[in-house]
Amino acid sequence: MSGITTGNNTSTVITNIGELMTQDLEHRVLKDAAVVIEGERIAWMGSSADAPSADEKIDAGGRAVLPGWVDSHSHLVFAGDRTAEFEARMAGESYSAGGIAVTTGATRSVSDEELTRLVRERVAEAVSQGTTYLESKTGYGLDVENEARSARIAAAEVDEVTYLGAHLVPAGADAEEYTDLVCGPMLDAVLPHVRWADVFCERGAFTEDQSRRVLTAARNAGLGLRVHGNQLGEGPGVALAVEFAAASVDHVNYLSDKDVAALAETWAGWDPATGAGTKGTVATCLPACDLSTRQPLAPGRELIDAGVQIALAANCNPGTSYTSSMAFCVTTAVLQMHLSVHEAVRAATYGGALALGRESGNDVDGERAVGSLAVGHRADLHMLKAPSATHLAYRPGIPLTHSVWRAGVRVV
Ligand SMILES: N=CN[C@@H](CCC(=O)O)C(=O)O
Ligand SMILES: [Zn+2]
Repeated sequence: MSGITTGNNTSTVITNIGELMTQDLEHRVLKDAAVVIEGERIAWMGSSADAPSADEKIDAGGRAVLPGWVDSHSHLVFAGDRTAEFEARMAGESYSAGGIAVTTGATRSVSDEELTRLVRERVAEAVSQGTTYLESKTGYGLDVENEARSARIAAAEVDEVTYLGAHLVPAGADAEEYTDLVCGPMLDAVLPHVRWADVFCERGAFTEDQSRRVLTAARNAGLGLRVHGNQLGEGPGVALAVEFAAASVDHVNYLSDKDVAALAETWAGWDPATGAGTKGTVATCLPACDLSTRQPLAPGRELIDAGVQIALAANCNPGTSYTSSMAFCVTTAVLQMHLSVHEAVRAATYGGALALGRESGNDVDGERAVGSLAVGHRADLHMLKAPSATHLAYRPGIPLTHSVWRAGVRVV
């Protein structure tokens, strides 16, 4: 993320933490706790009474501390907004993929500098609410030049970039020819900037066959895979994500019993107590989007009960979910999706890290684990203006972020 320096060498001890929700593999919730940050990593965690000294000492005053949010699904590279479409929807219109074209027009019309400024502003908004690790997709360029530009700008501003040339077939284009472009020259142009590829597999967007072509080309290019699936109705998105061993399938509003079973099966060889074994496909639920599009909330409770690992993400974009508030998603997941506070916070931290392959310290770039608090993990901390994480649901709508550390640096 821009404007944040990582890797200082000083140490900080935060004492008198009322509740430290670690979201580590043991699901520890420590009372009267302390954390020591050294450089960009967590160096020590334990009882406040036993805390070692450090260069800087901060008294949390009994407040709760949790991992920074890991927002694994957003579309931040855009210009303009879609207020009129939102108003029409609130008056009874249904959401359809076609609105993406409006944002594509607005996005193409602004300069690189303006687009960068807009993305930076959105990243800052997310960080100010406790987000410390952020993914963004492309997908409002939809030609080679503008998709490459979106990928380049995103790569400079966020932690993870996903290529979403397969977001909508642009007006006037032939769907098969456009899919060829997405799988060929457009993919080549974005490749230096992205780690993931995604496809909007939905009626009005890309068919099963077209989606399969996109996923195959992206996999052959060495990208990790994600799928927008089952947002507007039952369809092939989840099955495709499972077939391609995608890291995540996102939206998942309309699931058949077969879809839930197939997702659960992907996790059968993974041990949640140790994180060992073969990871499956995370189901990423986007409750702010579900409310804004008046879709049924994704069945997060059912998925967890079936053994599926889920993530919660804000899906910030101008069409379906114009918010970067992970706290709002957690609140909704508890109040409306029947997750416990611990489960909802886990899905918005550890779950997002799982969906992005950043839950382990042994990742390809050698970065430290994000989304959970343990010695050696990246010091991404979110202190609340509250004594426990329960207040996120108990006090809906109240801005509860007190302070935020990202990679050991205090950013809020
Ligand atoms: N569903 C597809 N893509 C976005 C919305 C895009 C738009 O309408 O601008 C989403 O994740 O909700
Ligand atoms: Zn999306």
